[in-house]
Amino acid sequence: MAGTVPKLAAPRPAAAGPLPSQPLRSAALAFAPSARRFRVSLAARARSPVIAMASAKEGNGAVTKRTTLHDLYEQQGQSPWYDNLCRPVTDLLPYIANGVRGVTSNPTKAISSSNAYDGQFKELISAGKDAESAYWELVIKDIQDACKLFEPIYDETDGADGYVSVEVSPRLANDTQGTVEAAKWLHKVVNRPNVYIKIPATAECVPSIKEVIANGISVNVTLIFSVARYEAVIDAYLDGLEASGLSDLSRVTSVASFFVSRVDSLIDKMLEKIGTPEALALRGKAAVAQAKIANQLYLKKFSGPRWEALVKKGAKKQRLLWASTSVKNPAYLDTLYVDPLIGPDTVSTMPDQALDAFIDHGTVARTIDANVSEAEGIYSALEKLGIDWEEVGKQLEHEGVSSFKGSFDSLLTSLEEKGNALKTAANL
Ligand SMILES: O=C(CO)[C@@H](O)[C@H](O)[C@H](O)[C@H](O)COP(=O)(O)O
Repeated sequence: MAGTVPKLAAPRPAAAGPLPSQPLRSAALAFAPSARRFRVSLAARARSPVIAMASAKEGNGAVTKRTTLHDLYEQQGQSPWYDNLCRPVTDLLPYIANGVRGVTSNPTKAISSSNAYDGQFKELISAGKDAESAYWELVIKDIQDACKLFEPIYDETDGADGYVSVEVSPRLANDTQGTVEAAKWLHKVVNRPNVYIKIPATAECVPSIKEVIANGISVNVTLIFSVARYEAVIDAYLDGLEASGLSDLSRVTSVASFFVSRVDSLIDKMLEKIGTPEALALRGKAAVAQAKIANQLYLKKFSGPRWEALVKKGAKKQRLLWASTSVKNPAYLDTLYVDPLIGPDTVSTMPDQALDAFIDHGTVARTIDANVSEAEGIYSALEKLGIDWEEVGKQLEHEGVSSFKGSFDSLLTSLEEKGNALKTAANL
């Protein structure tokens, strides 16, 4: 479907002064997720329209409201996912009713910003668990509960959609075999058909992806920042499918999570340092340009004799999943990382900010393969200015891994302290 093709990445000019106010929120948004989800207190959350809708049970437990998210999937074949999972997991029901078809989780963020885990944590500590085992039990419960909510979508689509992803310990991001073992363990304990085990696309974990896929486990490959690494990820998926020995490959699926906004955040800084008018004019354009080029690679790799041989055994394409879709620069359009990346067989995982903006004023039109030569022009113009895409990828990967590890470590430290305090209080 052609539709109106918006111009590639259209940041508001930096010199434009104060931001124009956002368009008035439509009636649909009254039912959309709250953008302040992590900050609101439980009492305030109970008053939010989206949570209220969850308790106004009808049929499957939520009032169905047609939104652009339904159009995104039905008209363009892109699956909108929600980039947030926290308790109570039933809060996902109105999101599902609004057209969300899967979820990516960041458990350290969820657990550290909510007291909804305290009760189960206390029980686990009283039962003699250490902080890390208790952490995994909290996570596994959320993932299993969410998998149940998305199971109807998984079944309806014959295993193509309706996934919930959960990451292996970020401490293993540079440990090939440790990641394989952790993925197998997590897959076994979650024990749901629609779980994605999230593995980072570090150089050390690319071989883990192959092995985990070969073991018949579905994977969300995360933290992809460059086209070169993305190609290695696709190869690992294809190698894994070929090595699996399964006669039916239809239930071993994968998504490749290509991070978007962080690319602009870093490259914009580099362009500002260069400071020429040509460099400044390219701000806010790198991430979408690279993502469009990644999609071209996807089209190339998932065609031809090698791929066709796998299709005969039921293999499904490893879909591109756009992650890090919320804008970080308030001068940019708030749908900058969603509108221009719409196309068939892709996933866009959105936190509340991006989801709210897209429901309110997103444009549902096929854009992923529009203006590809413009994207290629931007990509090489950046190279000519001295931007080394592989180096950018490496730096972002390093920062991404460190930040995930950092929040995991600090959560575990605080859970250990909490656990010790509980044990002391209970004389354990
Ligand atoms: O699971 C995934 C992607 O695989 C997502 O939850 C992913 O971690 C998130 O989109 C990003 O961490 C969010 O990135 P950012 O908005 O903080 O830059």
